[in-house]
Amino acid sequence: MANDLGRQPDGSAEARLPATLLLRAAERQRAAATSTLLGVALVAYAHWGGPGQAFVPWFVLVRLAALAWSHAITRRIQQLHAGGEPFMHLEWQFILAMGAGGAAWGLIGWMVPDLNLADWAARDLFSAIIMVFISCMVLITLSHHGRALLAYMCAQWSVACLYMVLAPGPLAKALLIFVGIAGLVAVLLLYGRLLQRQTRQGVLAELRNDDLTARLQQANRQLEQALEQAVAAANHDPLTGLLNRRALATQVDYLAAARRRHGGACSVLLLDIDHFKRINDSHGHAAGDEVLRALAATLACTLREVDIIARWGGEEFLVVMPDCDIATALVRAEDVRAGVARLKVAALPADYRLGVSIGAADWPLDAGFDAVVSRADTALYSAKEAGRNRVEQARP
Ligand SMILES: Nc1nc2c(ncn2[C@@H]2O[C@H](COP(=O)(O)OP(=O)(O)OP(=O)(O)O)[C@@H](O)[C@H]2O)c(=O)[nH]1
Repeated sequence: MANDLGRQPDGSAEARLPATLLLRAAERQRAAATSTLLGVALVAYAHWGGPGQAFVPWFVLVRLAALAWSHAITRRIQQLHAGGEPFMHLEWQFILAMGAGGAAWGLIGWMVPDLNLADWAARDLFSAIIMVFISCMVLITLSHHGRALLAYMCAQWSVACLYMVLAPGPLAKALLIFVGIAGLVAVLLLYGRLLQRQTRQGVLAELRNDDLTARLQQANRQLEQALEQAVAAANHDPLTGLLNRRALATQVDYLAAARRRHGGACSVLLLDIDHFKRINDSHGHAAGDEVLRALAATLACTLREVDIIARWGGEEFLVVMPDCDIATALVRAEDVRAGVARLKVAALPADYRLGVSIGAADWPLDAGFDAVVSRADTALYSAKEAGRNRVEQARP
């Protein structure tokens, strides 16, 4: 419920308050419709056969018409709210419908034609009590909307008193009743004002609370995003997007622990772009960067998802291949080498052929990671020595 109210167009709690109060008042009015029907039936039944019987059908008709009108407006308000559309233009119709409802209840007074209190029948007393009871109920159901409450009270008691003033009989007595009722209405309105002020403050606090919660949730989301970005930045090489050495070390630790438990083959590739310094020197640092990114992309699309690919240093890359024996690793390394040889880098001349030297080593279960990397490094050195752009297998 509270979150729905956030759909009001203007952001601040104060700006959303009038619409929220109208909506709450409309919701309560709709909920009270059943009791209205029951009240009308009881009053009509009580007066049927009494001196005001002729007026009963009019009372029922007018009261039901007012009920239908207020029902249509409250329903429309709720529909517009549910659709996220503004509904404040219906406020005056709501106030008038409430006034009409009050006036219709006031017609009870016209069914109590005998103003002689000594002769009051049980039904007259019942109706008088019903009218006071309804006023008290309306204090609660319309406590969100002061003007609608005022319209209701004034309409109900004015219509009820009108007959008494107009009725034949001593004016002084009618005025006495009128003053008595006016006093009662004044007390009810005073109490209603108090209730409305409290309700208003309560709803405003609720809206401010919603705002605060929404702001906190937003701040939380921003913090989460910032944390994700910070973690990503701490684990990845900003140029290529590959894992950095720190993140690689963490993943290798997990892998080593899993292999100690479940076993399985594993291989390591160490790659170094050939004559990279020359690319930088002849075509600029930006061209070198583009080559690094292109190599990273080639690695990512040639190797498997489970392979751990990291930027090891300047122009060196390291790949750890779980569940992969050295024979398969050599085939994959050759795929990478061939892929790099086919690469076209926009920053380099069209006929420029990139080369990459690769040292491949198996990782026995009883060997440490540093030792494997060292063997792959030696194999890489051999590949460079043997003329570059080739794959060399490390000695056991
Ligand atoms: N553009 C660019 N260059 C880098 C980056 N990191 C390191 N380098 C350069 O990479 C070059 C590495 O050169 P060398 O280690 O001499 O190796 P090489 O020229 O590739 O020669 P061989 O490995 O023997 O084929 C150096 O010039 C570094 O400045 C980077 O992030 N971007």
